[in-house]
Amino acid sequence: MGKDVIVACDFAGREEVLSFLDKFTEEKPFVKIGMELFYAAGPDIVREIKRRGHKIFLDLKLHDIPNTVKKAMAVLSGLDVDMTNLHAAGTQAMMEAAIEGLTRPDGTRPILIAVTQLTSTSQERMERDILIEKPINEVVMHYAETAKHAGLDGVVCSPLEAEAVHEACGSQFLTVTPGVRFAGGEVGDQVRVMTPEQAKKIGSDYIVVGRPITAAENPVAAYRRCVTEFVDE
Ligand SMILES: O=C(O)c1cc(=O)[nH]c(=O)n1[C@@H]1O[C@H](COP(=O)(O)O)[C@@H](O)[C@H]1O
Repeated sequence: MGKDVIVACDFAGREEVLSFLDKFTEEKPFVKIGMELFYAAGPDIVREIKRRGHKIFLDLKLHDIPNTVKKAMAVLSGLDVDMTNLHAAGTQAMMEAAIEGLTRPDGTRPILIAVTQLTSTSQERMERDILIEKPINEVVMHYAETAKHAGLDGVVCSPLEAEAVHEACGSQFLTVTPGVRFAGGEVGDQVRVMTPEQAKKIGSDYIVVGRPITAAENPVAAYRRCVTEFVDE
């Protein structure tokens, strides 16, 4: 695992996502299934996309009391996804419970990563709306260290923070980075952004790219541009 482009398939339902994936005749992108698609199409869409040969990041961002998260993770572990996530803000105890729930009887489990501060959050909003007054980098780093202590495999963060996370938590600790835009592209609701090329330079392990690919006139070409900028030597 590592150094791949994950396509955020934020679609309204089964038909939409499958017709999008049908465009990829030569490659099998790593697919992220998020809340919109999962709530619309349920666990069957996970199984169906997996059967088509894609790796899957199931992005449901769990955040609840430890027992609830543990039980929910036990259900998700049966879906055979490659990666899933939760909010680090749920605390170390919640993250430890999540690992317990996610681990199958044979000891295997999907990669588990923790969302730190969402890439749509600015310093100003964090201070005003959630009363966290530390510098955002410090907050991300603290969440990353807590996730590491809990035994998680990495974090979701902005590419802007990936280098510091690796310095603090080690190069094996994964940085999965959304908030990726082509140079000059529409930023939309993202705040902490970088290009695929910059994300590669600072050492992100995976970039998560949604609208720059899904809303592109030619999604396959946009995906290949991401791979060229981020993965290829
Ligand atoms: O966990 C995530 O994947 C995630 C965390 C985060 O901090 N920011 C973030 O944008 N995401 C997800 O990454 C994707 C980014 O999509 P685009 O903004 O369209 O490229 C969306 O599916 C978000 O739900």
